This record gives sequence, structure tokens and C-alpha cells, in this order.
Amino acid sequence: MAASASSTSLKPSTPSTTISGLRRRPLSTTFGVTTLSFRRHRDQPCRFIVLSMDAKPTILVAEKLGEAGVKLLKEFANVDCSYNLSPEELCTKISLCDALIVRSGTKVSREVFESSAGRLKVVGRAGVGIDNVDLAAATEHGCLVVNAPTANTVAAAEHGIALLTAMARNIAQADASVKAGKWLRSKYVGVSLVGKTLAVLGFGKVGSEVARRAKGLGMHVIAHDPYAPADRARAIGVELVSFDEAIASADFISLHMPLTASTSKVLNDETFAKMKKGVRIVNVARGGVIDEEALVKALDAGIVAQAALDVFTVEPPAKDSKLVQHENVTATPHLGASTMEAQEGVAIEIAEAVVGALKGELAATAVNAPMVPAQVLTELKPFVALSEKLGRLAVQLVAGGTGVKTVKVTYASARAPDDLDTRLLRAMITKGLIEPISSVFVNLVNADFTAKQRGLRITEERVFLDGSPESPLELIQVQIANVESKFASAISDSGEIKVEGRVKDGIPHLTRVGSFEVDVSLEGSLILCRQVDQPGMIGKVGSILAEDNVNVSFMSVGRIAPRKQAVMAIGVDEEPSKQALKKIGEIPAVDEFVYLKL
Ligand SMILES: NC(=O)C1=CN([C@@H]2O[C@H](COP(=O)(O)OP(=O)(O)OC[C@H]3O[C@@H](n4cnc5c(N)ncnc54)[C@H](O)[C@@H]3O)[C@@H](O)[C@H]2O)C=CC1
Ligand SMILES: O=C(O)C(=O)COP(=O)(O)O
Repeated sequence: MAASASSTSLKPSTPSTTISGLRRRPLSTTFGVTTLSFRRHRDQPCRFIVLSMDAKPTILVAEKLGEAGVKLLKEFANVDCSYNLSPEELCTKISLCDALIVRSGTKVSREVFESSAGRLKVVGRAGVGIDNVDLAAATEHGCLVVNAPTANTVAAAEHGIALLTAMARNIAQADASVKAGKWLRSKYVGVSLVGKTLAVLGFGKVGSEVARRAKGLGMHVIAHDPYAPADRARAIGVELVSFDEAIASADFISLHMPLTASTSKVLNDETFAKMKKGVRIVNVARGGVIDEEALVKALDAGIVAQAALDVFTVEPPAKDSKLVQHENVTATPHLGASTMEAQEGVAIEIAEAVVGALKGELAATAVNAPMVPAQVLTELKPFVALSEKLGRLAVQLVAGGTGVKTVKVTYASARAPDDLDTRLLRAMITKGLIEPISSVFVNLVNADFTAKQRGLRITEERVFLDGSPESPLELIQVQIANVESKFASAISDSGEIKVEGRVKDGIPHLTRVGSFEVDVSLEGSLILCRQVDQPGMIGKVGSILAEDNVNVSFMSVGRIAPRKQAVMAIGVDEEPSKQALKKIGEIPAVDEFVYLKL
């Protein structure tokens, strides 16, 4: 790489990991693909072209959505509001839809993605919990999933508090008995909340709002959440404790974690046995976090005095459900998010996210794709284009095109290595590497998955290179190992196919092929031609292309030494005819050439 940096001075070596004066920094690896840790900026939207659409898209709204959201959708798309579809009807309809919006009542299963046959680009979950969407299937199908994570937080927290207080004072049971003509004052003596310990399990958005409100009621609040920042808890006056400590010391437990494989049935026979006798439980999270049979047993045994439940493993629960019918259970039909205000907010939040995604913006609420803050994206945009083009060039240089398994990407930057988020770049290199040799559509959502599935291992390395810290990157290099090239000059001294590019005046340029420096803007397509350096070569190739009515946009010659081997890179606006390419190959001084589509 040092040889190519003619206009750039390299910083002096640093210990152990220095090659050619470049500071190398291998990254951690997941999925056979090297990844960077990333900082998530949820409140900052970002734009990124992942989806494009020519005709007006069609959006299926499969559950009741606030009017304001539907209005926003209609300004941009054909909107089909069809509620209560059977799974079969959903699968039939979905093949005609570009986006689907659901709440918690619709299962967006693998069959839905398969039935969409690639047309479904976005699933919008008008709410928080995405346990009803098969995220793995969405990702495999390159379908973006977005949710509306903030607009119903307060509604869910208020419902949690409503259930807590209603349960403590037997409001629902007492109301039913008064309406039945009874006046049972001694039967419905309740318990006080003040001074009692409330354990909040899941100290996220809803959990912390519940905690804040419970503090206002004079409760002692503790919380368990393995991922919650201690300073957030401290700011609200909540102590973060272990799971066992939380459930053992609580008078009341309120559940606010998502339903995942690790939270499924966290309250079960074993954990109920560790609780204080007479504990009271509120669940506005998901039914599946409680083993419902175990809860019925715990209620019967008096371990759990009361439960107030908004959510159930199966919704709606069976009419004769022992849990719902239990006299110490207060039940609501999944009403946590159901306030006028929350539904209006959720509808707008999800409509904006879905429309944005269909327009090619990556919503800040993407669930299965990386999010990048807007200002980072603006900076990276030309490098995103460069990345895809380098990937496309590199793979087209492989003889046969297939068998690409090991790719190394080097990012050289004058900035501190930690400042560079390479996820977009890696995704676009992956897209460039895979799309020319397959029918797979690769985007930011499915890039890592697709690479892994094809056994493509991409390792990344960031190196420090003196240059302008104004720019996030100086150059990107893509190397493919263990393959033969149809253009032998693309093989570097170390035996890999190597292409390297920079961004100049906002335009991606190819600046190195194998050991040869070139400089050609990556627009249109490209002819690479190795020849013996001699006068008149540019003219000869140029006139063959001119005869073929092919416009040359850029030309550059990189050579080892005057009159020795040289590589000519020619940017062309149109695809040359086979005859023109044959004529170029027949020029006596031309040793080899290749035509590459960008
Ligand atoms: N009943 C309703 O209508 C509503 C229900 N919900 C449910 O509430 C859940 C929480 O919503 P938000 O607070 O907005 O989500 P959030 O993502 O802000 O908070 C979830 C918290 O749970 C924590 N968590 C994850 N695994 C855990 C574990 N094993 N033990 C303890 N904590 C764990 C996470 O670290 C996170 O802090 C949603 O996933 C959804 O299922 C949300 C809104 C309305
Ligand atoms: O946002 C959530 O996670 C909820 O549970 C709300 O569900 P809903 O949109 O009311 O079906």
C-alpha cells in the first residue's frame, strides 16, 4: 500500500502491528464477517439508499392504525387496510405488497416472507414488541423491520400503574360485585402500596416510567435488568439488583422485559418458589414471560396473592382459561398501548418510518439493520458508492467469478480508528461482491447473512494513513485471496486480486489494480488493459472505441517504468461491442485486457 500513497506521507511506525508504516487494527469477528462495535443513536434519523421503487408502492395495513398515520401513508402509497386476515389470506395478499404494517395481533411468520416472493421490503410494527415478527426470516429475505418504540411508552407505564393500584384495592372484582347488586365491604379490603417494595423486571423505557410513577406513590423501587445503565437507575432513585434478589425481596413485581428466548417463562415453578409469600404480580410486557400454568399453581398455593395481567401467551386466551377466571386475577385485553394519544403517536411514528424506508431512508427505528446517524452517513456516502464498485470490480476480476471465499478489506484513514463505522461499507462491498455473480438481492439488512450463507469470509482492517482528518477515509482496498484472475495484472505481489480506490471531489476513483497505480473515475464501465508502454497506445484504443461510438470518460496509465509494462484504465459510458473488444485484444502491444461493468 505504501507504494500507492505517492501524494500521502505515512506516519512513523508504531509497535508490533505496523506494516509499511501503517497502524493496523484487526476487528472482532462475528458470522465469519468482521464487525465493528457501533454506537447507536436512536434519536437521529439517517438516510441510506437500500430500497428503490419505481411505481407507487402498496402498503398493507393489517391492524387498526390511527387515522393520522393512515393519512400519511396515503400521501405516498396505495394503502390497503384489511383487518382480521387469516394467515392464508395474509400470505395471499402479501405478494402484492411492498410494505406491511401490523400491531401485536398479526403473526408475521416465515411463510409471509416466503409468500411475498421478494416484493415485501418493509414490515412496520406499530408498537414496541416485535416478538410477533420472524426477524430471522425478515433478515434472510432482505426485508427491513421497523417499529415505533417510543410513542406508547407512557401509555404502557400508565396501564401498569393502573393495574397495580386496581389490583391492590380489588377495583375490578369490587366493581363487578356492586354491579351484581352486592355490597361486600369486608371482602374487598386491599393492601397499601406506600412503603412496599416494587421490583421492576426490565428497566427500559416502560420499566423506568413505571418506576418513576411508583416512587411517586411512596414505594421502594428496585429493578433487575442486565443491560440497564446504572446512572439511569440512580437518577430515578432505583437500585439495580440481581434477578434472585429482586424476586425474593419484592412485595410487588412488575414485568417490562421483551419476550425473547432468554425471557420466555422467567417466572416459573422454580422462580415462584423463591418469592415472598403473598407477592403480587403485574404483567404488561408479554404473556410468554410467565409460565401460566405455574402462575395458576402459585395463585392456588397463595405464593402469589394476586396477579394483574394485560398480556397472555395466547391472545385472546381461552374462554375457560383457569388463569383468567381465577378470582385473584385482574385481566385486561392487551390494552397497554391503547390510549387515544398513544395510538395517534404510534400511527405517525410507524407511518413515517415505513414511508422513509420505502423512499430509501433507513429509519432510526430499524430492528434488523444497523443504524447510522445522519451526519456520519453524509460523510460516508461517497465511500459507500466506492465500496460497492470496488466489490463489483474485484469479483469480476476473478476467473470464473465463483469460488470467492476470503476477502480482506482495508480502510485507511487519517482519523482515530475508533471513529470509523464500517458496517455500511462492508455491506456495500458484500453487495458488490455477490450481486454480479448471483441472483441474490443484497442490502444492508441481509448483507452479513448472505455473506455467511455463501461461506464468504470478509475480514476488515483499519489502518492509519496520514491525510486529511476532514475526510472519514483516505482509501479502501479490497483483496480476494486464493483465486485466479482473468486479468493477471490484478494479482498483487502477495498473490491476491487487489483493487484500491479513493474519493476525489466526491467521486469514487479506482487508484490501484494489482501492483499498478491508475486513476479512473468509477462511473459507467471500465476497460483494463495491460500493454508494453509505448507511444500511440491511448490513440489506438481510443480510436477503436470511437469507431464503435463508445464515449471514453476517463483514461489513465499506470506503469512500472517508462517503456515497461503498463496498465491502462479506460472509463467508458457505453458497453463496447464484442468486435471492438476483440480489436483491442488484437493490438500487438496489448498483453491482456478485461471489460468490467460497474
Ligand atoms: N401491553 C402493551 O400494550 C405493551 C407492551 N409492551 C411490552 O413491553 C416491553 C418493554 O417495552 P419498552 O420498555 O418500550 O422496551 P425497552 O427495550 O425500552 O425495554 C426493555 C428492557 O428489558 C431489558 N431486558 C432484556 N432482557 C432482560 C432480562 N432477561 N431481564 C431483565 N431485563 C431484560 C432490556 O435491557 C431493556 O432495558 C416490550 O418489549 C413489549 O413487549 C410495550 C408497550 C405496550
Ligand atoms: O407496543 C407493544 O409492544 C404492545 O404490546 C402494544 O401492542 P398493540 O400495538 O396494542 O397490539
